[in-house]
Amino acid sequence: MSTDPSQKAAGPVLEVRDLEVHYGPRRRRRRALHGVSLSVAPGETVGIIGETGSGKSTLARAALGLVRASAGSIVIGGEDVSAYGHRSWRALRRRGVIQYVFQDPLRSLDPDLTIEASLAEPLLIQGVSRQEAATRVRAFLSRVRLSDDLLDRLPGELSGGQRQRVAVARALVTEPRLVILDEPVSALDSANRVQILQILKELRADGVALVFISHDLGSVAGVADRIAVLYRGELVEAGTARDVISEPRHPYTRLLVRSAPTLHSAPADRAEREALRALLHA
Ligand SMILES: Nc1ncnc2c1ncn2[C@@H]1O[C@H](COP(=O)(O)OP(=O)(O)OP(=O)(O)O)[C@@H](O)[C@H]1O
Repeated sequence: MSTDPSQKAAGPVLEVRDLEVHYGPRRRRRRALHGVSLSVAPGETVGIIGETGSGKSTLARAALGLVRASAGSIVIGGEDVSAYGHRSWRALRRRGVIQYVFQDPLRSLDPDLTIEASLAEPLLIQGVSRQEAATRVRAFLSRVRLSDDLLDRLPGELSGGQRQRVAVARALVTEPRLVILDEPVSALDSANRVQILQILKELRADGVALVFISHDLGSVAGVADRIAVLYRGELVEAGTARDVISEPRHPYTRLLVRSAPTLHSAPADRAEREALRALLHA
């Protein structure tokens, strides 16, 4: 049986079961995630929304092997990676099966590598020839609407929006099965935000699965097939994007929907928002 998760096509590309994550030393141990279960099908875009501190980044980091689960399981491409050590996770990430985009593109890009080297690196690691890598890099650059002129620049010489587009191109250039995007548009101005969201929609057509994490329901709503809502470390609601937005069940989801002006033609009713807030903090 193959032990390479990239070789297993059938079934969910990501399956998280009863995930628990704690931070801190034993006496001051704090629970960041509790009983989180989530499944992402090939080619599906799942939005994870929640307020600050709800555990969104922790879930992303756990799925990338950057924090250790205290309980539960993580299965990527049919392979249980929960017991993977540091090296196996690193190898999995380097093989490009799972990729990531963080809020700050400087975290995803090496500041000392030119844009061309940064984009080619994951391909060269996979054994792609230099010539083929150069062709693919240029093709992806145009898909994220950047010009070849940027190829010999360093990340520090680009605008924030250009950097984030490079980070998106780098995550997708190896044609991974799963990309985790943690607040990919939160640091951008509205014009860049709209462009990146449009680019993500277009890239979905390639069949890659996306986990799109955001505190902003408005950003996720137009891209996600399904939406899961994290509240205080627990998944309190999950469903199709349409159902979660049109018929939110949990009070916190209702508050999010009411507070997202882009989802409504009229401003949400302030009294109702206040009532929901009071209910959540009771
Ligand atoms: N390295 C860490 N050490 C200790 N506690 C942490 C660490 N990282 C996160 N936490 C705590 O875990 C909880 C969840 O944090 P997390 O960063 O996952 O939330 P988030 O929903 O991504 O928030 P934000 O939107 O502000 O990034 C918070 O209470 C946070 O203080």
